[in-house]
Amino acid sequence: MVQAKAWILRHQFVGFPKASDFEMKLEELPDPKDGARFVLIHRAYSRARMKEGDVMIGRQVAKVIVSKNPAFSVGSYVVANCGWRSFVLSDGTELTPIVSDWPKDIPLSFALGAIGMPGLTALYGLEEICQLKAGETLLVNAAAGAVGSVVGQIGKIKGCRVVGCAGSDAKVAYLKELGFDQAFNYKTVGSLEEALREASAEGYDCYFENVGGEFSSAVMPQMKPFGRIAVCGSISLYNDTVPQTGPYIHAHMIFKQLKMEGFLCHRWSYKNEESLRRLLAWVTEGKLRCQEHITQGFENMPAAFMGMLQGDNIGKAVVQV
Ligand SMILES: NC(=O)C1=CN([C@@H]2O[C@H](COP(=O)(O)OP(=O)(O)OC[C@H]3O[C@@H](n4cnc5c(N)ncnc54)[C@H](OP(=O)(O)O)[C@@H]3O)[C@@H](O)[C@H]2O)C=CC1
Ligand SMILES: C/C=C/C(C)=O
Repeated sequence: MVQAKAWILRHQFVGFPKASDFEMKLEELPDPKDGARFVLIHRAYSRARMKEGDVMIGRQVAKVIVSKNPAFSVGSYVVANCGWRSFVLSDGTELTPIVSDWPKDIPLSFALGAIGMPGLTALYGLEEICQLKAGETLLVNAAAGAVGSVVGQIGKIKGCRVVGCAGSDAKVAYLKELGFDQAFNYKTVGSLEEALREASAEGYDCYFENVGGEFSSAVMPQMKPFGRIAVCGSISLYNDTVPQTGPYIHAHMIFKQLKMEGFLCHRWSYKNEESLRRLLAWVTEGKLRCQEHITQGFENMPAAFMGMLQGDNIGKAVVQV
C-alpha cells in the first residue's frame, strides 16, 4: 500500500479563493496487481480550478515508479493530467510520455510551461486564431505569465512588433529582457487607453486576450481594421461574484470588421507532438526563454494557486514536490 496526498476543493470559491476552500486528504493506493495496466507515479507540479468535492484539477510532471504497462517504463517521466495528488494509480489514459531525447540541460518542469500546455496555447492562439504575419503588431496581456511570455516571444520569432503589459515593474523589465518592443505596467499607468496608444500609435493587428473585462474594453477601439483577437482567457473575471458589464464592443467589431474567437488549446491536440517539438527546438536554440516561479512543497499548493491568481508569478507557476 502507498499513502498518497490529494487536495480537494472543499468549498466552491466565492470571490477570491481562500485557504479554507481547500482540504488535504490521504488516500491509500493498492499495489498494482500482476497483469493490470497500472502506473504508479509521483512528483507533482500543478495549478487549476473546478467543482466541490473533487480533487483539484492540474497537471504534473511525474516519474513512473511502478508499472505493469509496457507503454510506460519504470524510471521514465510523463506529463500526468491527474490533479493535485502526490501519487496516483493510472491506467495510462491521462499520461503523455516525455520524449526520451528530452535534453538533459532543460528542466523537465518546462513540460508544464513553455514546452507544455501553456506553450501550445500560445502557439495555437497565434497561428490558428490570429494567423499572425511578419510585420504585424501584436498585443498580449498577462504578458509575463506562462502563456503570455511565450506569446510575446513567438511574436518576435515571427518577425512582429510586440507590446506586452503586466502588473509590476519587475515584470515589465522581464518583458524587455525577453525582447518585447514595448511593455508597460497596467497598474501604474494613468490611462490604459493612452498607454496602449503610446505603445503603438497606429493600433494593433492582433490581440492575444488573457485578461478580459476593462482591459479588453480599452483595447477594442485601438484594433486596426480586420484585426484578429484570440480570446484565450479572462482572468480579471474569474473571481467575480457579480458579473461585470460593458462598455460593449459591437460597434468596433462591426466597423473595423474584427474577428474574435475563443479557443481551448486541446482543439488542436492532434498537432501536439509536432508543436511540442517546435517549442522544444526554440528553447534549445535560445529563441524561447522560460522562467518559473517555484513554490516548494505539496502542502503549499493552495497558497501557490492563490499567489498565481494575484500575480505573484513571473513565468510559469509550479509547485515542486
Ligand atoms: N484557452 C486555453 O486553452 C487556455 C487559457 N488559459 C488562460 O490564459 C491566461 C493566462 O494563464 P497562465 O499563463 O496559466 O497564467 P499566468 O502565469 O499568466 O498567471 C496569471 C496572471 O494573470 C494576471 N492577472 C491576475 N489577475 C488579473 C487581473 N485582474 N487583471 C489583469 N491581470 C491579472 C497576473 O499577472 P499580472 O501581474 O500581470 O497582473 C498573473 O500573474 C488565463 O486567463 C488562463 O485562464 C491558460 C491555458 C489554456
Ligand atoms: C485549458 C485552460 C483553460 C483556461 C480558460 O484556463
